[in-house]
Amino acid sequence: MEFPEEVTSIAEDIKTMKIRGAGRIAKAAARALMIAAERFQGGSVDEFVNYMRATGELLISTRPTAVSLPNAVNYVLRVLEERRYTSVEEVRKAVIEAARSFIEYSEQALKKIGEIGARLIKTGDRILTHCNSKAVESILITAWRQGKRFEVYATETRPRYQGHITSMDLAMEGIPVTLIPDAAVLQVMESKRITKVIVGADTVTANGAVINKIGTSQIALAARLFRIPFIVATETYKFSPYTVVGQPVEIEERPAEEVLPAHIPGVKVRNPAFDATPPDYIDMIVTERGIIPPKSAALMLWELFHRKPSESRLPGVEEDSG
Ligand SMILES: O=P(O)(O)OC[C@H]1O[C@H](OP(=O)(O)O)[C@H](O)[C@@H]1O
Repeated sequence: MEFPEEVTSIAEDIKTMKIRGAGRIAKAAARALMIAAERFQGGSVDEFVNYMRATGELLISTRPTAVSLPNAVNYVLRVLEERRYTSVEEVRKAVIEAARSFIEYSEQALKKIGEIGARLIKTGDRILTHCNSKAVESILITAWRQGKRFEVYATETRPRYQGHITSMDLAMEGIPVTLIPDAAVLQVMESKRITKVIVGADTVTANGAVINKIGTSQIALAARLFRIPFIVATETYKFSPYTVVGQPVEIEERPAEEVLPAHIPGVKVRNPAFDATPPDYIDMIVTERGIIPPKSAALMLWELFHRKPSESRLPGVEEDSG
């Protein structure tokens, strides 16, 4: 099947991580579906439906770990099943509206997480974060704009160095930020007396485990050692309905060149992009619907998806409550 160039280029940008971060990936997918719907020419309602489903599959195939991607696609394409459409124009409009509503929801959720999470931040905090999470940034920037004064330690986050993005974004806000090598986490936690760790999430499982950038679970272990609160910030569309029925989360294995640009004969490389932090190491999860303990993840999933046992419900969108 042929897709519009803008759509294939969004898919490629997600794959190559030009577009990255679980939340932004989800929004980009919704945007791609909107563009695909707008560009579809001629044909029947059935052809449109098949073409939209194929576009969804193309987008979902780009990266396997962040559930925000299939959750976004399923939410937008759910409208295809809702009723029988009599014209392409009618179904096109429904898809475009659903994509728009996802993007809007996502932006509002980030704002809300900022407001809720900022209540946890105190003047004098020394906060450690890993990778680059817009949900975490939203909390830190909101707290800073409220006048709270704290400093942040950001890990480099090898091999893709997303810690540089975090450092730049925070520095631009005037927040004191120090970039540290990933391997310095334990040393910095102890010597700088870190008061909180806040990280994002790519997927939250039904048992409350958090899948996030590789290295997160080591940081959680270190935080446990020093009794430092370990906080996760995430939109509810990163809760995985698939894990309710025991489906494991696939951990993306990225190209070896990211770790070792020039091949060394006889040297093998592993490059898993994510790891799982067990619920026991997580103190709380800050979502746009409030703060929950990780053990309540299954309840949250029930709340978000129970109205229809299909996996196509988007967490949290109020318009679906009827
Ligand atoms: O959605 P937000 O909070 O921005 O980011 C959530 C997570 O997504 C990122 O994955 P990657 O960099 O795309 O591999 C990181 O693991 C980050 O913690």
